[in-house]
Amino acid sequence: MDPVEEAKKLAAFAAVDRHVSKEHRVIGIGSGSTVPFVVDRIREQGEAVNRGRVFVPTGFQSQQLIVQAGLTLGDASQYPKIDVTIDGADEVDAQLNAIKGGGACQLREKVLAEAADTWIMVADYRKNSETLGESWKQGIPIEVAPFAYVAVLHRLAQLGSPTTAEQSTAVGAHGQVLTLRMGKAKAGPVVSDNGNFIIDAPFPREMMQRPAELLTKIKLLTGVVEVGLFCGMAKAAYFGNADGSVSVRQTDGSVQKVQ
Ligand SMILES: O=C[C@H](O)[C@H](O)[C@H](O)COP(=O)(O)O
Repeated sequence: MDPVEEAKKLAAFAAVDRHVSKEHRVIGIGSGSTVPFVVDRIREQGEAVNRGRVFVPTGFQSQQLIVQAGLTLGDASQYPKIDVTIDGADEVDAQLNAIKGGGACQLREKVLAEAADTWIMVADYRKNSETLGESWKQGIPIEVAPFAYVAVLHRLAQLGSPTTAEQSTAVGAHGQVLTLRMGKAKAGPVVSDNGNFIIDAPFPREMMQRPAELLTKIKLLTGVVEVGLFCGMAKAAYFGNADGSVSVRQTDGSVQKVQ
């Protein structure tokens, strides 16, 4: 197996083994490339354990994973309280703040993170940073109501006062280029599972060092539906390493190596 894939698998398996117990009945399944390994490990807990469980997805991808694994699908509207949610991340900082939404799932992901008694992130070593924005350069994914996207681009640029603003991009005072995320095998913008657009907005390092403050400012912009900054939510983050170990980062900043 490719070393990065192996690292994702190690992180996912370690997180499931430590946080998904037999007693858990309602389980949130996140999005991204590490999450299939989460579902594999949960499936390995056996049919008898999984028969009595319901799995709530954060989007189309995880819904498919749940169905394909033969697990019981639930909806966030039926299960406002979740025992544990395990999710991927685009980047995690030393305080367990995270950038999420590289796959445009941040709205449902945040709903499931807030609903969960325990919210855990899993990723490979490339996502483990000191400060957000160190490795994830494309910016903070921001879900916006389609009719408001140009206004939001302007407002985001103004969070550092703009020099120019066009229809699908804007340049902020710090020179950062904010863009409307475009489809790859589709003409036009990416449309989220909720029918909204995504803006990717990079911010300078000094602002990324205070992610909770930045989150509040962005969230208050009219037209913003959800921001791909998850601050102070995770109980732990599991990172698979290239050497076959797993680093577990806790809320107090401590890091433990397992395996
Ligand atoms: O919107 C997508 C989610 O936030 C994912 O958890 C995140 O983008 C990580 O995805 P991947 O593991 O594919 O890099």
